Amino acid sequence: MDTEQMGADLEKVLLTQEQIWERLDELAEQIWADYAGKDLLLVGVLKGAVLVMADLMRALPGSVPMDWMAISSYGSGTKSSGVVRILKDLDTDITDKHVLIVEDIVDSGLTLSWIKANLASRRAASVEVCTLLRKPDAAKVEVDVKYVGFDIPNEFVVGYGLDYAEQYRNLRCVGTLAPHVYS
Ligand SMILES: O=P(O)(O)OC[C@H]1O[C@H](OP(=O)(O)OP(=O)(O)O)[C@H](O)[C@@H]1O
Ligand code: HPA
Ligand SMILES: [Mg+2]
Repeated sequence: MDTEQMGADLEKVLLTQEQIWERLDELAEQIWADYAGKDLLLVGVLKGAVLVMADLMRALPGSVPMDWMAISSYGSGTKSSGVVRILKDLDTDITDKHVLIVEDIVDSGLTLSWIKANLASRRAASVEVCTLLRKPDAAKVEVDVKYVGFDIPNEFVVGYGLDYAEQYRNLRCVGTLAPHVYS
């Protein structure tokens, strides 16, 4: 699928690359101030958070380590199964570390509530969350999220790391897909 086809499959653009970068710059500034003097570790959730991590960490005005977890809950569909499997665990011991989970989206909240509980049980000093997107109307469980880029409507979105059947992650914007894509 070429870039032109990806663009043609979009129904509407919710967020442009510029809007995303501008918001990540603001969040980075806030995060840097909040964690001043603390042992911060960024923990990305594969694969969707790859682009948020890359841009958020480059917006931070100093060095910060990162680690990754891979967790599967969606498979190739558009609805959460609620099933969480660890596909790749952290390389780092997070005891006494201030962990900031970096996510692309909080939808039902099931994935994040599971990850937060899992990381907190490892005796981290703190576990907070930064997500680019959140769907308030889709929440099945309440999860406390400290840093939110944008609250969006309860629609399936793709781009900027978010996939539909593993496609569209490399779209630079965030948008919804046209009906013909699903049929
Ligand atoms: O709030 P929830 O309803 O749990 O949904 C959010 C999660 O779903 C997506 O991951 P997915 O399982 O699709 O994996 P991916 O990042 O590899 O696409 C997304 O990246 C979040 O991790
Ligand atoms: O809206 C979404 N799009 C893509 N992946 C997702 N994972 C949870 N919600 C979404
Ligand atoms: Mg996915």
